[in-house]
Amino acid sequence: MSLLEVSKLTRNFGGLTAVFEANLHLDKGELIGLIGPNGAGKTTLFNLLTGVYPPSAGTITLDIDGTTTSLGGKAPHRICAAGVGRTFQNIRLFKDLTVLENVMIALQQNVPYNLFASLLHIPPYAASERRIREESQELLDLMRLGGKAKELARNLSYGEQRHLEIARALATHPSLLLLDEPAAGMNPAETAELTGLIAELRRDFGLTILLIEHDMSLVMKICERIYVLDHGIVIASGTPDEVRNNPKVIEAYLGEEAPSA
Ligand SMILES: Nc1ncnc2c1ncn2[C@@H]1O[C@H](COP(=O)(O)OP(=O)(O)OP(=O)(O)O)[C@@H](O)[C@H]1O
Repeated sequence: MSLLEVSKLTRNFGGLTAVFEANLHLDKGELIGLIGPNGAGKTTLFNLLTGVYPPSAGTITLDIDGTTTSLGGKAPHRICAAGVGRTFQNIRLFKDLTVLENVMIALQQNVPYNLFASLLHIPPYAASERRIREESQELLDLMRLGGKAKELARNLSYGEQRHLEIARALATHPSLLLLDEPAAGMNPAETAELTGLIAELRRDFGLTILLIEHDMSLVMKICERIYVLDHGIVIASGTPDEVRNNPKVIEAYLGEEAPSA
């Protein structure tokens, strides 16, 4: 069975169908792109996968090493605990906390928390806080933010804030990582660095990654397969070459940036 199996997934908002009978699957370790013109339903699909909205119809099944979970309609924290981490199109950080604290908070959500132990600073709490601090620093090092741990998140550049978002998502120990426009607002050099980093994360953590991205150079370079959404419908899927030469995809993108990079 695939790590993620989405079948006939549909979401209506009043009279508008944002996603209609979408089928997709991700095998363990794959790096898959989700593209489509503005308003195609990409973020809605992520929101369905992560419990922000319940599906109107269809199923979402996660299989991690033989443990199968039906995700459709579950609360976001339960989906996160099941192994799905994500970043957001609009960066969501605690801007007035430090970079390190931002990651520590995400990590803390995974650690059994004992209020009395924490207030009294008794050893088990101190040890767990030390572990959290160390792992947070490691995640920052990985995301090339090691030297910025003590900065306030608001003082990071836009590109650095996107790296911090990924560090926070990794702190939830996901098996499946959903990245919503990770390169948005980045310059070409930053995008190239991020492209390498995403490939590295997948390799080093054995992660399965689904990414939404408008930057075709990134998508075409690192994704093994790509799904194309248009008006809520999966109109094509395949390798980057198959997708970029698909007439339906070319037509969907007429008037937009063509997926040619
Ligand atoms: N909460 C909501 N209520 C009503 N309509 C919504 C809601 N969320 C999304 N939509 C609509 O669903 C459609 C798909 O939107 P969505 O944001 O998923 O597209 P997208 O492919 O992510 O677009 P973009 O590339 O511009 O971010 C749009 O018509 C949008 O207006």
